[in-house]
This record gives sequence, structure tokens and C-alpha cells, in this order.
Amino acid sequence: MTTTMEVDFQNSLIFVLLCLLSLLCYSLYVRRPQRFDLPPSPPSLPLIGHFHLILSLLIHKSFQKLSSKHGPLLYLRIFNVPIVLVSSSSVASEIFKTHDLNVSFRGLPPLDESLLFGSSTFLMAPHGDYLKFMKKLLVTNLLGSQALERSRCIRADELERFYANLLGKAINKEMVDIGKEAMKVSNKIIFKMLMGSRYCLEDDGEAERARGLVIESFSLLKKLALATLLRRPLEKFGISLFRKDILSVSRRFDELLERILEEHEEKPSEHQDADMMDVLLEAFRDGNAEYKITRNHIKTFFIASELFIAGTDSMGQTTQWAMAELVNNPNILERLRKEIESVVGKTSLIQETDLPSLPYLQAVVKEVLRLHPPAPLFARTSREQCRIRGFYIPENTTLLVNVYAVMRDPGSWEDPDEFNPERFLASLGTGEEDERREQAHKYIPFGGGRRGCPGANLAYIFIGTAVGMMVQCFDWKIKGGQVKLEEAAGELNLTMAHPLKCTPVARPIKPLGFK
Ligand code: HEM
Repeated sequence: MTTTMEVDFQNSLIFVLLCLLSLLCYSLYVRRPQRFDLPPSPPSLPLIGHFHLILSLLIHKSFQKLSSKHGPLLYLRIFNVPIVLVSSSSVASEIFKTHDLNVSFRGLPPLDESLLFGSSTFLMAPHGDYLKFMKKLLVTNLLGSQALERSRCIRADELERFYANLLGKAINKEMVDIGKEAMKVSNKIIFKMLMGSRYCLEDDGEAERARGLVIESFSLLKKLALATLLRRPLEKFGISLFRKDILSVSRRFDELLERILEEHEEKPSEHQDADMMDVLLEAFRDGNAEYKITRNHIKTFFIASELFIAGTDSMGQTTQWAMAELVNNPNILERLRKEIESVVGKTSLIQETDLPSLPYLQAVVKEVLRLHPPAPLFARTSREQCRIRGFYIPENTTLLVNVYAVMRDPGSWEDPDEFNPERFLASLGTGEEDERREQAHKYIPFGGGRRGCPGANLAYIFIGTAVGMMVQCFDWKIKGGQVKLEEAAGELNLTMAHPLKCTPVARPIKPLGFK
């Protein structure tokens, strides 16, 4: 009896020891190496992890400092949310070339009852059939080169109005808030490209209302990014941040778009004048469409195209930074003006068809986007675990690409903090050098891979013609003679801390048709 008990006891002990041994082997050879394989991580604090490091008001700069000290691929933890920080072109290139599909998700949690941040917006939608279908519609009908060719007169009209507005200010010696004026123009252009000629009235209230909602949504987007970081710790206490504000803006967007939708249904445009709303309504009614879209999809499409870091804000901000750099660099401004005058002359206003013949203007725009990218950071999420530079990246990890650090990396750019458009002229004529930089992901103001920005062509056209017109037709007076190029704190996009306000002085240029 005793012997049987002893044998049983010995067997159980062996069994427990075997279990412990396998657990040890599992943790050593299966789990532990993965933990040890994570990218390098700077020292962190208990509970909050690296949260104190992002409390700085210029997050992209704090991250840049962190990466220059600890390396271009870092593993950070904000409370219990892991983040992988990417700060060099070689790591960005590996991500876009090798892991593009795996990181084609933004990973923000959608708020499904909201039109603004629901799962069918460009921002939240996972990569798949729906997003592919909507992007195809966006490129074919709005942002691709043929679609841009069709909407050229909308932009030419708005550029003339912009010129007339500045001329009025010059005559009255009034100061101009360049970013604000440029944002108004870019917003009107996108609104008209989307909604068609019926909204072309100068004092159109719907465009104004949409602009107000875009501004509100932008500040919500910033809060949403913060809420995403704090989501997991706060959810434990049943706290959901900003939900009420998001739903309120969504409801007002919904009402505005429902009105516009109904108008389009009552009075559809003739085929040749069909605008984006008509195109989407046709896809909505088409039983054989590649993807069956709903009425809500149509609305979210407009919100996304209007809002997503899109036209309105990014193009306005970049135009402002460009003018600030030019005011501070009179030699560059003079060289640019000479180029424009030699190609466009003194009796016509610069047109977008002139842009290919204005390489220095193109170089100025590129250099401004390099130094002052409107989206200094963008996020992707790994759907599955993967290895980047040999390091283990767990599934569902946010990858934060520091565009600002990549485009100011001294390893890729000579004198990276200098405003020097000439660096983009090396490729003059062939464009080969520019292409090489883009291929190597050294120049990424528009992101990269399949979730890269589809609005890049429109952005180059808008910024090129707006800056070109302001240089061609006006001198710019500013108090103190120099602009402070400081970045605003606590913004999601790269904004000037002190908006550029200067007075235009009309030059002896007389575009035909203007008195
Ligand atoms: C200076 C102007 C602009 C800049 C710097 C810019 C930059 C960006 C960046 C960095 C992204 C994220 C890319 C990524 O994750 O790889 C993005 C996405 C996007 N942008 Fe732009 N953008 C600009 C203008 C525009 C315009 C004019 C439009 C359309 C009217 C637009 C529409 C979009 C859309 C729809 C996405 C989301 C694409 C997706 O998630 O698949 N952007 N943009």
C-alpha cells in the first residue's frame, strides 16, 4: 500500500517536473526569443512606459531626437499600447517594399455609428475590396491625370479669383493671412471638383458650412489619435473620450450631405457635366457594380476626400510655408520670379499647363514639402507578426513613420535643415534622381505603398500655381522683414506657430482681362 502511494507520488512529481520543464522550454525557445528580438527600446517608466517622451508639444521633434540617440527602429510602449517608431528611409523602404500588404491598415478603432470615423471611411477602412473600389472611383473621377485634366477650368477660375482678391488687398494696402486665404481657395476647389458646377457661386453657403465642419473634424482627428493611445487604459474604467463631439459633427455632416444628395437625385447632371456625386449615385444604383455601395458609403467618401489630411488643410499649410521660406530667401524668390517671367510673360497669369516648363518652381515646392511636411507622422498597423530589419514585430502593432525625421536625415540629405531647392534640380530634365529618392523612400511627404496619398498630383498643381501666381504678381511686405519659421505646438499637422501675415504690393504685371 505504502509502496503504491510512494510510486504514485514519484509519478506525480515527475509529471509536474516534466510540465515545468516544457513550460520553461516553451518560454525559452518559443516565446522568449521573440521578446528578446523586439527592436531596441529606450529606458521606460513603470506603468506609463514611454508616455513621458511624447508629452512634448512637438512630438515629431521629440521622436526625431529619440531616434538619433537610439536608432531608426525603436520599440516604445505608451501605457500598454506598443508602438514601433520608424525614422529612416531604409527601414521605411523595407516596410513599403516587403510588408506593404501586412501594414495596409491604419489600426484606429472605428466608431461605427459615426459617419466621420466609421469603418467605411478612407481613414478607418481595412485594405480590401471596398477600399480598392472606392480608391478606383476616386482616381478615375477626381485625382487621376485624366480626371484632373477635365477639372482644370475649375482650378483656373479659382486661381483668377484668388489673384483678384489679392489685388484688391494690395490696392487697399491690407494685410493677408496667407495660410487662411490659401486654405479657403483649396477648400473651394476640392468642394467644386466633388460637387460640380452647381456649387460654383462665390458666396455659396454649403461650401462655407463644409469648411467649418472640416476644421472641426480636424481638431477631432487630433483628439481621436490621443484617445487611441489612451483607449485601452481608459476603457478599463468605462471612459470613452470625445464620442459625443464626434457624433455631433457626424450628424451635421450627414444633414449637409443628405441635402446635397437629394438635390442631385432630383436634378441629375447631363452626362458630360457629371460630378463625383453623380458618379457615386450611378454606382449606388448599378446592380452589376464590382462592389455594392450604400448611401452611407457615398457620404463617407465625401467626408474622406474633403477631410483626410486632404487638400484643404495640407495644401493651405504648404502654400503658407512656401511663401514664408521665399520671403526669408529673397535670392531664391528672385530666381523663381525670373523663371516664371521668362516662361509665362507679363500679360498672362501662370496656368497649370506652364508647370512642366517651370523646373525651379517644382523644385521649390518639393523642398518646402521636404522641410515642412504637413503630415509629419503617419500610422499603420501590422495585421500579422513580421520581421523588420531582423527584429520581431508582433501582430496588431502600430508602426509610426516619422516623415519629418526621414526627410531631415543627414545620412540621406546634405545640410538637411537648409532650404535649398537646387538639390532637386540635379535631376533636371530626366527626373531620374527624384525617382531614385522616391524609390528609396528618402522623400515621403505623401507616404508610400498602397495606402499612400492619392492626392499628390492635385497637391503639386495647387501649390505650384498658387505660389507661382503670388510670386509672379506681387511683392510681399512683412513687419520686421523676416518670418519666424516656428512650428505650432500640440498640432497633428505641421502648422506655423505664427500665421504668415503680409501685405501684397502689386507688380507691373497685367494679366489680360484684369484692370
Ligand atoms: C500637400 C498635400 C498633401 C499631403 C502632404 C498629403 C499627405 C498624405 C499622407 C502622408 C497620407 C498617408 C499616407 C500613408 O499612409 O502612406 C495621405 C493619405 C491620404 N490622402 Fe493626402 N496629402 C495631401 C493632399 C491630399 C489631397 C489633395 C487629397 C484629395 C483630395 C488627399 C487624399 C488623401 C486620402 C484619401 C488618403 C488616404 C489614403 C488611404 O488611406 O488609402 N490628400 N495623405
